[in-house]
Amino acid sequence: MSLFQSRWEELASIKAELACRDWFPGTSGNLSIKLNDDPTTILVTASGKDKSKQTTEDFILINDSGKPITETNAKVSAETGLHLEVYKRTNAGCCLHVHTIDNNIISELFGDEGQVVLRNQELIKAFNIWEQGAQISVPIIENIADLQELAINFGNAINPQVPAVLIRNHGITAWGKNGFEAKKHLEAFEFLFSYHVKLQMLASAKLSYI
Ligand SMILES: CSCCC(=O)C(=O)COP(=O)(O)O
Ligand SMILES: [Zn+2]
Repeated sequence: MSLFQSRWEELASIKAELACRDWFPGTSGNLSIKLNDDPTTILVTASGKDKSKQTTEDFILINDSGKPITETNAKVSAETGLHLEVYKRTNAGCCLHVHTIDNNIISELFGDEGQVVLRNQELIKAFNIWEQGAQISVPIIENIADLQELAINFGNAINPQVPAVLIRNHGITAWGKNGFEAKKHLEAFEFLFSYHVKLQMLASAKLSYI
């Protein structure tokens, strides 16, 4: 099996698993995986497609400027620039962007602070942080319509020690050195967001009940 075929199947498998969680509402979300460095080649999801479906045109092979390397009628993800910033600034090999209700709520709850600090949770070990009292701070940037400006702001917010950036009322982009690690990180962030949202809801329900 060629590297192209193997990376295609790896990304298709991750996409199918994330789709099972209904993490691609309304054609939202985009995924990418790196094939080579020097020159950089990346598979990225085609724009505007229903990512819960599996087709032979789901991904496009691009260079490090985001331009297709092979003939295609499909358009590259509108948010390819975010993925390119991750590959430029980190050692990521795979990058996953999803819009979930939990990540959108967290981004709004903490958006004014510009970050959300996650602590006191065993799952923080998914980021290879094992010390007592471990915590991880996820940057949050404002969502803007100009995607080139969004990519610049996104790139400037990247902390190589933290494999994600939240875009307020939009979604999360998480990454890892390979598909396995990127998916592990994304799942851990979404678990921590969901935990926090539910805890806040229960705490305020309890208060109003007393
Ligand atoms: C309806 S979602 C709006 C675009 C977006 O935020 C997204 O994640 C999907 O864009 P793409 O071009 O990758 O389909
Ligand atoms: Zn998006």
